[in-house]
Amino acid sequence: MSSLVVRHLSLTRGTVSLFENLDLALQAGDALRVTGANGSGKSSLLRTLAGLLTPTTGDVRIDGRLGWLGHRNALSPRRTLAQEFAGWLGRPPRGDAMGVASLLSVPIGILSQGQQRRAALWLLAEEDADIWLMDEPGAALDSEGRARLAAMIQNHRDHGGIIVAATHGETDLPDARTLTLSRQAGVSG
Ligand SMILES: Nc1ncnc2c1ncn2[C@@H]1O[C@H](COP(=O)(O)OP(=O)(O)OP(=O)(O)O)[C@@H](O)[C@H]1O
Repeated sequence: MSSLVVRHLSLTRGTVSLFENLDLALQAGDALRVTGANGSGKSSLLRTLAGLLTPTTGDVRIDGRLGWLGHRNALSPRRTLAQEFAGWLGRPPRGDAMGVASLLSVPIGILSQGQQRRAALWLLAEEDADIWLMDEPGAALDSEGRARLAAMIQNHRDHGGIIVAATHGETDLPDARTLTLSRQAGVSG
């Protein structure tokens, strides 16, 4: 069973305290929506959970494998999606979670922003990760893409996965808890 537990987590960047003494406990199937204004610290929190930033206080305990979807897609523009799958997973995709299987042989650099976002989400769906840390997962997606994203997230949760998604509200996360960052963070729901 995967879990993500955060205790007394604080982060200061530069001279600004983004969050202080944050406590969280997410178990299999849970989802957390992280909201807040531009610059409030959503990406910084995700990066701290991923171990990419060192917190000022507190700790993050992860049981399970992390999957990361950053603000940027981290796909190589000169490679095709098929090459990207071979490079990251060592195998072709098994499904078509985001509806872009017809684009496997196209160089990623000539795909549209929405197609690239779909491709990055598809790679995440195909990875064997338990805890998805997602920064603006719905960015650049059309309504069909957002519906696919919602189904992908629900499927992950139904199989015991955990979701932490920074979002301005465009991502459908039913029954998720909400953490609103305002430099004085608190969890509701
Ligand atoms: N390397 C850094 N050093 C100091 N401050 C930083 C650094 N990187 C980011 N910040 C600051 O941390 C704050 C939070 O940034 P962050 O990217 O986490 O916000 P966000 O809530 O994800 O914003 P957005 O909604 O615009 O994506 C911002 O004020 C930003 O300028």
